[in-house]
Amino acid sequence: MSIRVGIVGISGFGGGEALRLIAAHPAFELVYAAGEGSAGSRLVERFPGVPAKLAGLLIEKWDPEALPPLDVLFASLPTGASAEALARVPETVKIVDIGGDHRYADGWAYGLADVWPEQIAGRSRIANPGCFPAATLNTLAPLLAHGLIAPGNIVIDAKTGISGAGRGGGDSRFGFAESNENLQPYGLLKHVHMPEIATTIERLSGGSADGLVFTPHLVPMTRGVLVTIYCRGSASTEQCLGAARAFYADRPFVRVTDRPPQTKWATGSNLSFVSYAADPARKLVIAMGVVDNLGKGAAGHAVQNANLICGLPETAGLDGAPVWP
Ligand SMILES: NC(=O)C1=CN([C@@H]2O[C@H](COP(=O)(O)OP(=O)(O)OC[C@H]3O[C@@H](n4cnc5c(N)ncnc54)[C@H](OP(=O)(O)O)[C@@H]3O)[C@@H](O)[C@H]2O)C=CC1
Ligand SMILES: CC(=O)N[C@@H](CCC(=O)OP(=O)(O)O)C(=O)O
Repeated sequence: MSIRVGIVGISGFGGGEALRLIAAHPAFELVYAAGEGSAGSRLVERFPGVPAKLAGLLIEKWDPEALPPLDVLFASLPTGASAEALARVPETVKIVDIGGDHRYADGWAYGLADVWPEQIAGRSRIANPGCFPAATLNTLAPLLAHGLIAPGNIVIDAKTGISGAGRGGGDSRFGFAESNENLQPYGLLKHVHMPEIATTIERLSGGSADGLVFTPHLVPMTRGVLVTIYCRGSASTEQCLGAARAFYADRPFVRVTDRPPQTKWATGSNLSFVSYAADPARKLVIAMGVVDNLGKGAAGHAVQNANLICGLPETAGLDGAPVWP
C-alpha cells in the first residue's frame, strides 16, 4: 500500500524539490499540495514538467484543519510561519518540517539522519536541519565523536548558492544583476543557524562550543553549499579521514574523499561529501563539506527522514546519481 503524503509550500524551492523526489518515490503517493499565493493552481501550471499522474493536483489553501487522510506532511514554509499551524495538524499525521521553527524544540527530533538515524526512527515530529548545519555537522561529527578536535573556537567559512534564499528571495541582493559576478558575506556574528550548530557540536562532543564563528557567503551559482571549517586538534589528515570512514562505514549518503570536495559533486542528490587536511605541528584541522542545499540541505534530507519514520529503506527514492556537469 502506498504512503499518502502532502507538501505545504510546494511552489517554493524546497517544496518543489520535495515534489521532484516524491514523484519518483517507490512508496510515497502525493495526495495533497498546499500554499498561499499559489493556491487554486494545478501543479502543471506551476511545474510544466510535472509527471502526468500529478499534473491535475490542485494546490489548496493551507489549512491544517482541512487535510485529506494523510500519513506524512512535508512542511516547507518560511521560518516563523509554520509553528502555529503545524501544532494544529492531527497527531496521526507524521510531519517533517523543512523550515527552521522546530529545531531543538520540545517534542521534535532534530533530524540529523546520517549521524543519528536511531534517534529519528519511531518519531512522528522531525525538524530537518538547515542547509549549513547539514553540511557542517556531517563534516564535524566523526572528528567530535572521536575526540580529534576541540569543540570550542571552531570557525566555519561557508558558501551557498542563491537558491538557498528561496524563491521569495528576500530582497534585491538575490536578483541576477546583484548576484551574478559578485560575492558577498552576510549574516555576520548572528546567523540563525548558529544555535543548532552549537547545540549539536555540544551533543556530539560533550564539551562547550564557545567561540564558534560562522560566516556564510552568497555565491553566484544556483545550488550548492561548501563549508571550510577551521578546528584545533593534533590529528593527522589520515586519522581524520580514517575516523570519518569508520563513522560512516554503513551510512549510504556520506562520501569521504581524499580530495577537497566540490559543490557540483552533490547537485541534485542527497549526498554529503566530507574531507580533511590536517597539520599536527600547527594543531590545525581543516574540515571540508559539500551538500546540495535543496538535497541534503532540505528536501533530500526530509525524504530520508520520512523514510526513517515510515520504516522504509532509508535510500527509497534517493538513490539516483547527481546531475553532472
Ligand atoms: N532554499 C533552501 O535551500 C532551503 C530552505 N530551507 C527552509 O525551507 C523553508 C522553505 O524555503 P524555500 O522553499 O527556499 O522558500 P520559498 O520562498 O521558495 O517558498 C516558500 C513557500 O512557502 C509558501 N508560503 C509562504 N507563506 C505561506 C503561508 N502563510 N501559508 C502557506 N504557504 C505559505 C509559499 O507558497 P505560495 O507561493 O503559495 O505563497 C512557498 O511555496 C524555509 O523555512 C527555509 O528556510 C531549509 C533548507 C534549505
Ligand atoms: C542564501 C540564503 O539566504 N540561505 C539561507 C539558508 C537556508 C536554510 O537552510 O534555511 P532555514 O534554516 O531557515 O531553514 C540563509 O542563510 O538563511
